Formats: sequence, C-alpha cells, structure tokens
Amino acid sequence: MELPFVIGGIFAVFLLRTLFKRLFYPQPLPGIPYDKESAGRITGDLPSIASTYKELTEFTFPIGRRSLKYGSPIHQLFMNPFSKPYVMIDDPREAADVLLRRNKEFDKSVAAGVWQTFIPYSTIAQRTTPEWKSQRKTWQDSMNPDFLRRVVAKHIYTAAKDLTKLWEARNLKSNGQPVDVSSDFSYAALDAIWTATFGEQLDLAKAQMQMVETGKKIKTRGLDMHSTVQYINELANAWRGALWPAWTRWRMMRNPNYIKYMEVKDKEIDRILLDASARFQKLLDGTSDGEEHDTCAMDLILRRSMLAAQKAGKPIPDPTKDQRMRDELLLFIYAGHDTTSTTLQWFVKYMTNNQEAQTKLRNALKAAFPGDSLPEVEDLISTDVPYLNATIEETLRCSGTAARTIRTSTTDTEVFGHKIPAGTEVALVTTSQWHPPQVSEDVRSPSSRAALEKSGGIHWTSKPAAQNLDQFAPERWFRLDEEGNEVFDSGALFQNAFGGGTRGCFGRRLAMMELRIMITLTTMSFKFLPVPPELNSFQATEQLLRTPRQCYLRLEAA
Ligand code: HEM
Repeated sequence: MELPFVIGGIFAVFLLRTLFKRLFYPQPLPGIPYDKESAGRITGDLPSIASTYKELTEFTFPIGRRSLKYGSPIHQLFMNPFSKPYVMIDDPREAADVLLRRNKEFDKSVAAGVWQTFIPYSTIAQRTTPEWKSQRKTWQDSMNPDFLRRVVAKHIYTAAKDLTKLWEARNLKSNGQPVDVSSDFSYAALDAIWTATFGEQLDLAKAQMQMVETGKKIKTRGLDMHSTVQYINELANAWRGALWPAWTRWRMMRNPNYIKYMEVKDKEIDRILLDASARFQKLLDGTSDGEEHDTCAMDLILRRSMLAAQKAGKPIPDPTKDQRMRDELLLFIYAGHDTTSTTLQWFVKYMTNNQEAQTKLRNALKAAFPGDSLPEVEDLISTDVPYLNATIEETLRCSGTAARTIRTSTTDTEVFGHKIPAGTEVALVTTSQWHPPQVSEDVRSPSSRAALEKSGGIHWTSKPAAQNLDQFAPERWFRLDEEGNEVFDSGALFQNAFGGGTRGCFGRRLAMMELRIMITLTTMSFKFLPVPPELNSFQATEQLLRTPRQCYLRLEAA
C-alpha cells in the first residue's frame, strides 16, 4: 500500500477516535480534580455513584467527601453521559458566597427535573427572570412575619397538638417498646402545610390515631392526598443517572401512576380553588379589602387577585385556569412537606442519642413556659428560647436534609481560581459537617475575602464552634457577649441548609416556625428514651432529600 494512504488511514482513525471521545466521553474542566477512571468511560461517575448508593443508600455526602481525598474544596463529577461535568463546591464559606453575593454570575439551575415536570409554572422551576420576580412578588406577603403569626401559626399548632395526641395513643399501645414514627412526622407535616396553604384540614394524624386506637385500617381523602404528595419524592429517583433526561420525562408522563396522581391532584386543586373563589365572591362587598377573611396563603393571593379585578371593573378571573397559581400552591405543599418532616425525624434521632441535650432543651422550654399545660400558640411563637434556637440550628446542620443546592453559571467565571464556563451546573454543599481542604485566601472570590474581613478576619474552621463537627452540640451556637453572658449566635457557623440569596428557600420563615412549634410541643410532652442499636441507624436514604432510614422512638410522658 502506498505510504500516503497508510498515513492518511492512521490520521483518519486518530481523528475519528478523537471525535468519538469528544462526543461521547466526559470532558473534564481543566485544573479541577476528578476521578480518572470515571473520565475514561462513557458513563462517567455513574457506576461509582450507583455502587455508593447501593452500599449506603445515599451518595451526595459520601461522593462530596472526595474533596478530602483530592485535597481540594472543588472537584468535578460526570453525572450524566453526554453532558457537561458538575462542579462540586465542598466549602461552606465559598458556597455561601456564591449563594449570597454572586447572583450576577450564578442563577438557580433549571435543568430538566422533577419540578420542571411536575409544576413547571411554579417559581422553583424558573430562572430569575422579570416574570419570576413578578410571580415571587405576588406571593411575597404569604411569608410576611405578621401574616404567619396571625393566620398560619394556629394551623401548625393544631397539627403539632394532633401529633402529640397520636403519640399518646401510640405510647399507650406500645408497652414501652420502640415505635416507628417516621410516617407520623410525614402526616403531621402535611397536616400543617396543607392547612397553612389551603385553610382546610386533612386530619392525617387524627386518622392515624383512630387506626392505632381501633387497630383497623381506614381510608380517607387525606390519606389519598398523602400518597399523591409522596409520589413526587419517588419521582426524584427517576432522574438519577438518566442517559437522556428529556426521554425520562417523556416516559414518566405516560406512566399510569403519574397520570393517576396528576388527575387526583388536579381535581382536588380545582375543587379547593372554586370553593375559595365562591366564598370570596360573597365576602368581597367593596367595603373593605377583606383581609380579615384570610385563612391561609391561598386566600391572601386569591382575594387580592379578585379584588384587583373588581377594582379594575374586569370579570372575576377563574382561578382554576391560572396555571401559575395552581403550580405555586402545589409548590408550597411539595417544598414544605417532606423537608420539615425529614428535619423533624432527624431531630428526634439526635435527641434520642444525646440525652443531655434533650434534658437541657426540655428544661429550657419548661423555664420559658412554666405551668402544667403546654404553652398557647401566641406565647410559644413570641417567646425567645435560646437553647431551642440552638437546637434547631444544630439539627439543620447535622441532618443535611437538602444535601446540595444547585446553581448554573450564567457567564464564564471562576471559583477557587478555576475557570467555570457559562452553563456549568455547580452543586454547593449545604452543611458544615467537616472541615474542607484549606486553600490560600487569594484564590477565593473578592466578595468572599471582603466578607471575611468584615466579620473580623477569623476563618470559620478555627472557631470553637467549628470543632468536633461530627458531634451534635447545640452549645456551639452560643457566644459570650460584652457582659460575659451566653447568647445565641445564628452566625456561629455557615448555615446553608435553606440555600441562600435571591433564590434561597422561600418558606424558611414558615419552616422555622413549624420546627419551633413541633419541637416545643413534642419535647414538652414526651421524653425520647434510648432505642436499641438495631433500630438506631444513622444511615440516610437519599431521594429528593436525605431521610433517616430508621426513625424509632421509645416514648415516656414528660
Ligand atoms: C426544614 C425545612 C426546609 C428546608 C431544609 C428547606 C430547604 C430548601 C432549600 C435548600 C432550597 C433551595 C434553595 C436554594 O436553591 O438556594 C429551598 C427552596 C424552596 N423552599 Fe424550602 N426548605 C424547607 C421548608 C420549606 C417550606 C415549609 C416551604 C413552604 C412554602 C418551602 C418553600 C420553598 C420554595 C418555594 C423554594 C424555592 C425557592 C426558589 O426557587 O426561589 N421550603 N428550600
């Protein structure tokens, strides 16, 4: 064969091979550590993620800890074939900086996923556009502290009381044996967020109590709604490792279960919206703006939109046709249910395993709310109990309920001195559970450096609060003030559990109120006694959230 043909052939094979690799193999971002073996296969990190998941039923924290192995607080993962690498930022300080101060370079990620499929018109599924801002503005007042105190708190309080009654019933039947309470939290949290959003009761904890007392299964509308809501958590798994996310979504939307749950959910929303609209049509007589009739977040928004139409002389809009309103209401339910339920499950586990902290918390609550009965709702939400605040912060830190929060770079930028091209998905660690590898100050962003200087120049890992991070210790959230008094310090550590910045958790105030009420009523009503090791695993099952695999309690009246 002629030499030029041979050379040409070799060149063509080389070219094809390079092209094939470019098209099908992971393309690491220069300078950012990654797993070499993963980069050498089309499926990237998927096999190692799958095996980690198989062994531990979670992957975000264990894979994130690779940063320790690399000695770098930033690394990259090849999560989906044929797509760009994910950049993992495992440094709480730089994560907070991206969330709080770098909104011009990073926006909420809207990669095709569970929200984009299930509730595409809700705020969580959208980039931060002018439309998003206007939609957020419409809902802003539903998280106003006065609205929460006046309208929402009593609903959460009722749900928390129902939970304590359910546990009284469980305790009577249990003969001192441990009982699985994971679904109790799921029911109580859905009871709470459902009434806070729609003003109607689902009475899930009450239905459970009836079942515990009679030993018979019952079927209620509330239980149907619970299964519908739970379905979204299961959906999250469908995207993990999807070769082609758009195809996964297409297939899912044709799944009979998906269709069934969608129908149930749509029917229920239609009914609720039409009932509320009819109620306000009778109430809005033009003499006042009707604020006193609000019973929940939906009422506030619906009444205002009806009032605006009335004032403009336009026909009252049909709320069932308002896709943005429907999806935002559902977002309240989905984002506000499992998150609080999961965090509360971790809370009781930390209490069970830290009896001293539990006693301190109960004593602090009893000192704040003296007397034989539980505090009334007004008293409960207006009294500051520093040890309760510290326990909540520590629970959020240790539980890592939402393990990461994701941003997309909107422009070519840098993190830790590494180039991050526009359109890269950046996964930010939400908890301070270990010390990240150290880097020199000059590779941090200017805003990160300025923030350190402003806060006194001490790096967080050298603070007393940041020692023994694997231990549950509410005390780390206290500092001494000028007079030498111990005071609660919410800034003792970086707390990214709710994300942050413009796109941080919208329901944070509601969530904190709910944690406050649920924790106070349950801790004042019961002692959480130690449970045997075989029911005391701290392993998590990671779906959309990190949920404890086991959540058993041995209760005793406090
Ligand atoms: C302990 C409970 C909760 C935790 C740990 C939690 C955590 C989070 C996190 C990590 C995010 C992403 C933030 C980001 O990307 O920066 C988020 C978003 C969100 N959360 Fe929560 N959440 C909780 C409770 C709630 C509740 C009760 C609601 C009720 C309405 C809620 C509504 C939302 C909404 C609407 C968003 C989307 C915000 C946006 O995209 O702009 N969350 N939450």
